[in-house]
Amino acid sequence: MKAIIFDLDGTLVHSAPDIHAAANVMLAHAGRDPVTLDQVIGFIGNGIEKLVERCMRATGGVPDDLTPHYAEMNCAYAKDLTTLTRLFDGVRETLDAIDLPMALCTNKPETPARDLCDQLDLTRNFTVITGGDSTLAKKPDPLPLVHTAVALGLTVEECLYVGDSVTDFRTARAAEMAFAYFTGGYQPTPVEGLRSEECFGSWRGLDLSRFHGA
Ligand SMILES: O=C(O)COP(=O)(O)O
Ligand SMILES: [Mg+2]
Repeated sequence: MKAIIFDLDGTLVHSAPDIHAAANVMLAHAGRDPVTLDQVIGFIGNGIEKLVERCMRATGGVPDDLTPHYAEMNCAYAKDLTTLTRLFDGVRETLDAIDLPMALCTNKPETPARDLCDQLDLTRNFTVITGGDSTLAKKPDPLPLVHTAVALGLTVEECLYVGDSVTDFRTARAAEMAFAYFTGGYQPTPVEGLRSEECFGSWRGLDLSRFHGA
């Protein structure tokens, strides 16, 4: 293994409370009722546009033009990226102990992903940051993950992907990259096809090298 690539939301950071707050600002502007934190947790993982669409569907229906609601969401979220967002327990120590190049591959747009990393002192850990709008496709398309490996100067076989969702699992499989699955993230339903040796439930004292070739 020559590098480790991480998902962001639900994997390294518990970011749902700030996403929830921004979603409810967006919904209030649209004259909709608020959604709960648990609902929002179920809406995260396929990019901000999907999250806005899912919020609308849950509160009365999806309007024909979602563009103003995307803008409202992006604007509200940009103001409070890390007010309530925290690293999961043990993430800081685990990242700081890794002596390999590391990268991010998230479906969050690149600008808020970079700003969040700056604010939580994560940027220094990553050589490459790939967001949901950095390439022509989002996860579960393998393109952003393959792009991240190439940007590191590596092949997919040389990297491990660490994520928390069925989307991340499908992305890793489609890219033919080794995968480690954090069970403490935002995936609400079991992931079919995942092997038990690919799973971990805590970041404390974690040795990620055991997942490459697991
Ligand atoms: O859906 C998003 O915006 C981001 O989710 P991810 O960091 O888990 O890819
Ligand atoms: Mg995630």
